[in-house]
Amino acid sequence: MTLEVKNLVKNYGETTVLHGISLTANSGKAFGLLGGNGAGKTTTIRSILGLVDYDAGDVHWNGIPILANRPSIGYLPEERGLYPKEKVSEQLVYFARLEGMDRVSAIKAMRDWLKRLGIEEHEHKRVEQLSKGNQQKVQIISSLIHDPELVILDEPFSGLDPVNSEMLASVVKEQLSKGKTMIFSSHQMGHVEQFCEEICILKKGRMMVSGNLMDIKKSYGRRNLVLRSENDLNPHLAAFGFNQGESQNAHEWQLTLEHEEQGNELLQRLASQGIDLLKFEIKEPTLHEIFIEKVGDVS
Ligand SMILES: Nc1ncnc2c1ncn2[C@@H]1O[C@H](COP(=O)(O)OP(=O)(O)OP(=O)(O)O)[C@@H](O)[C@H]1O
Repeated sequence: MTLEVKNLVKNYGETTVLHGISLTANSGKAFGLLGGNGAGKTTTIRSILGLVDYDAGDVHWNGIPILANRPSIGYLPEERGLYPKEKVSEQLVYFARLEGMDRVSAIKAMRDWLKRLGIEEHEHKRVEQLSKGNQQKVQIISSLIHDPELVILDEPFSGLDPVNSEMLASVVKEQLSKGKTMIFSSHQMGHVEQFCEEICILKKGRMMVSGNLMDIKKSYGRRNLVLRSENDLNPHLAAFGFNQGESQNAHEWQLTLEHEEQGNELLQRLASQGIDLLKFEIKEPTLHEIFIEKVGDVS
């Protein structure tokens, strides 16, 4: 079960909004499609779904053009699409039936999902009577109820509190363990790091970074140093060439190293001066830091 997007180009009039986007998403894996506002994530997703006519490139499912070999798809769009006046139950069964489920299976799946997400008491309410977070859960159910092979989730965590985010995280992991192929678009890097082995960061329709997340991080080197000490490290750090403005608070300092060895040199120097350290940790950059470096701060 592989989704392969090759050199996708999309123009709106004179403006090119996708400049050759390529990605491969495999069964049981989530592919993280990242980028700031207007980067081209939704246009890429809509091209995969066949909702946008792209100007060049290919979208293949298991090696065959996706329009000729269409998998069942579960799509959670960024702009949510529920009917506010309709009952939760009617709407979910309707979506499931559209995807080819028979009525009995659709009702069973709808009840199982409502229970799974802890909103079974809302089955007979109109969507507009639900809180925003619970509406979001109904929308998530509508994209998964028919057990699709390809799952495309655009900002699935928006509007969910921490408890419900955890619940959705377990649903996402369960979907992946069932072998689903998943495209996951989000601004929330923590979630992307939790689920996605492969990522691509877009900026103005161009791929700034793409590949295996761990390889990408390794390529940046382990350059974040965190120190904790009850001593005042500022004079020692300044003597070593770090400016004092980098201290975080009275007892913890976060520094950016020029190279990994610089951390060990600093450690030896502090030890030779009798400075006790409560913490010395050299870390790879977070995805958030890589994102900011490539795209700029969008939070
Ligand atoms: N129908 C359209 N006509 C003209 N330009 C469009 C159209 N749809 C999208 N665009 C442009 O394409 C570019 C990419 O938009 P897209 O919605 O794919 O970005 P995005 O990464 O999903 O952004 P966001 O995170 O804000 O949703 C933007 O410059 C946008 O203005």
